[in-house]
Amino acid sequence: MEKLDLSKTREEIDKIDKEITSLLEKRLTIALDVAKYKIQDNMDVLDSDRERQVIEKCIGYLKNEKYAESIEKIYIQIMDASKEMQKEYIKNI
Ligand SMILES: O=C(O)C(=O)C[C@]1(C(=O)O)C=C[C@@H](O)C=C1
Repeated sequence: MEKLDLSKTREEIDKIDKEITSLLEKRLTIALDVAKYKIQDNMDVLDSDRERQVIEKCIGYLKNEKYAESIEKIYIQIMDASKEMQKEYIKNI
């Protein structure tokens, strides 16, 4: 097997992390907009059906099914953070 260059490989991870962070920042900003709708319409922060749909959709985007479990775990964390932020926002208005 060809020897991997660790620092080059980490540079690739760093670039991907930059993109992921920028997209997560956008996602969190939009989740705040969703919180505003939820206040208006007196809805719960948690929407379990929607969370299941998000996870299933994202698993469907995968080219390689072996990452399905990891994607599910990652999205559970992302949506937990999203809910925490929405609750904090609602608490402080
Ligand atoms: O779609 C919503 O209702 C949201 O508040 C967004 C979101 C998400 O982060 O994707 C967060 C909390 C809900 O439980 C479901 C999904």
